[in-house]
Amino acid sequence: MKNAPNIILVGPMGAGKTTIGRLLSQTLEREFFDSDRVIEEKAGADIPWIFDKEGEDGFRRRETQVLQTMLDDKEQLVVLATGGGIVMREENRDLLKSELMVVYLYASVEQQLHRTSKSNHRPLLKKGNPKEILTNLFKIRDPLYREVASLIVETDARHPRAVANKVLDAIKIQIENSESPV
Ligand SMILES: Nc1ncnc2c1ncn2[C@@H]1O[C@H](COP(=O)(O)OP(=O)(O)O)[C@@H](O)[C@H]1O
Ligand SMILES: O=C(O)C1=C[C@@H](OP(=O)(O)O)[C@@H](O)[C@H](O)C1
Ligand SMILES: [Mg+2]
Repeated sequence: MKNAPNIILVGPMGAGKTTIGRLLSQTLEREFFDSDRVIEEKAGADIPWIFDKEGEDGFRRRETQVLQTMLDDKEQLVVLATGGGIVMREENRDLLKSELMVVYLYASVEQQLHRTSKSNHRPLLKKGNPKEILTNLFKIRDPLYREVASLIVETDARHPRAVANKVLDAIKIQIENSESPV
């Protein structure tokens, strides 16, 4: 599927954006970027450090810069996993809405909680009760993910490979439709 567009994954923490993005990039033989990793590489510091020193605002500024730079580059088609808060800024949502394949990986709060409990590199979840935090963020962000998404894929009871296959099937259909004569 060399002609597949940029594939951009959005969704809450623990939806599997980083995991699924990597799988998609292997199948499509295309470079994989995770906006969180790009931010860390550019800053020379990890996300907890950035939140600590610059606050969430500083992190969001860096996130917007990375998104703009990645989507500006029309030479290279990519698989891009974003961070769960990418939809908070309107300018980011506008950028995402201009892309052909933005996939909302849906996960229930229960699954988000279970999957994020395996690591402790998410500073927002350290500010209080993770279940309450994830519930509140989900109320605000779920409509925003839906606003930018061209496809929604349920991940709760699906193995990562099955989630990736759902995305690949949808891309195939989109390419077939865009290439069929009118
Ligand atoms: N569909 C899935 N089913 C079960 N576990 C998953 C699934 N997708 C991701 N995971 C696991 O959940 C954790 C968080 O995944 P990650 O890709 O970092 O999510 P995100 O980038 O959306 O925050 C990882 O341990 C990963 O292995
Ligand atoms: O939801 C958020 O605001 C965040 C999600 C994280 O990425 P993941 O969604 O990949 O965990 C990371 O960008 C940062 O900790 C903030
Ligand atoms: Mg991630």
